[in-house]
Amino acid sequence: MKGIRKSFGGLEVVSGVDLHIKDQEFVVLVGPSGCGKTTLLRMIAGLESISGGELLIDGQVMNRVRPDERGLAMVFQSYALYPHMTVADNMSFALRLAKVSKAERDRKVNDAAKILQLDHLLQRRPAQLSGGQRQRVAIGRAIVRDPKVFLFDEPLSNLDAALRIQMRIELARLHKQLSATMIYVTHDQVEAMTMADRIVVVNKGVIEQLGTPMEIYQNPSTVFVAGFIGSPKMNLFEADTALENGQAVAILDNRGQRIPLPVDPPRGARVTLGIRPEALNVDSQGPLGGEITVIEHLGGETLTYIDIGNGKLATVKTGEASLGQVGDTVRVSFPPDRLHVFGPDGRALLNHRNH
Ligand SMILES: Nc1ncnc2c1ncn2[C@@H]1O[C@H](COP(=O)(O)OP(=O)(O)OP(=O)(O)O)[C@@H](O)[C@H]1O
Repeated sequence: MKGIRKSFGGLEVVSGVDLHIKDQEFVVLVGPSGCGKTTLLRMIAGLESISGGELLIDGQVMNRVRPDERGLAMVFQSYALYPHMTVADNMSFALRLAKVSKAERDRKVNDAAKILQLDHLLQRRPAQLSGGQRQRVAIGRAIVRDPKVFLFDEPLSNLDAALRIQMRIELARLHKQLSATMIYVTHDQVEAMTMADRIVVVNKGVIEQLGTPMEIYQNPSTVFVAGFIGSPKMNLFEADTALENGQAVAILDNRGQRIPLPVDPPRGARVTLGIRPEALNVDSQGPLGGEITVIEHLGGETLTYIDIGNGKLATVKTGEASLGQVGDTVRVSFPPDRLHVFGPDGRALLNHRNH
């Protein structure tokens, strides 16, 4: 995609997207509702016209090529299966339209059914299938067409939590097995983290950050990405800054606690500090402290919420054991390299001392 834009009437919803997706890559477009990710996918598919810029597949400009001539297959959130047809007929329908011989159709449907473990369901109709099985039929319909690229539009959002996890694993396995290029749209950052080779974080019609899941998790380039990727959410605290004895410090709003900064922000700048919940540890000398207000036991992990002043909560994530009891006062600290500092424009400030 080169400078891809999309306007509906006077409203621009995609504002200049540059993105190179490699052959056999699994790329996940993730972002909040209304950010433009579905519109981007639909422009790739040819279901939506492109207002500006160029879309190329294998070096060929595709802007005006018909959807069925782009060599893509799309799997929708709604599955879009034909209710009156059997699973086998649903899967072979596009091949029949393309005048593929019956023998070839049967071979492709059987191969796909084997991969998706649908062999024993080929004669059923969609109404006789579970949600997960229907989703697998929708994927099977894409597989039989041997597309250059698979496009997925929130394919798991109608499934219950357990089935979503199972399908996530199956899709990752399918990606390896088919060595296919896949572009996957979701608002669920866990799906993005677990399945993607690279994540594209979209916000307000532009790419906010692009990288491997761990790159994005460890080095979010903006406050938006920091808050969006990661569960539980990264702790974000606004603070004033000052120079004290030659050391830049952040002064938290609530109790004037001081936190030494690894970067020198512009003089007098207000910054946002970011610390992941798992980076906080109990430390009687720690810079953050207050009363424990809520403890959530999730089994293997525990979330402790500490009121650090003015009702601002710090979330701490630990293993099975909690930090204390509700009502206890605790202090916490964090390794200096786990502190993220974002400037007034929301962009990460670089660590000048290390560069
Ligand atoms: N046909 C249309 N006409 C006018 N505006 C549209 C149209 N389709 C989408 N939009 C607007 O474009 C913006 C982006 O929509 P899009 O569906 O791409 O968002 P999204 O990130 O996929 O959100 P969601 O996760 O809710 O589907 C939204 O503000 C939406 O209201």
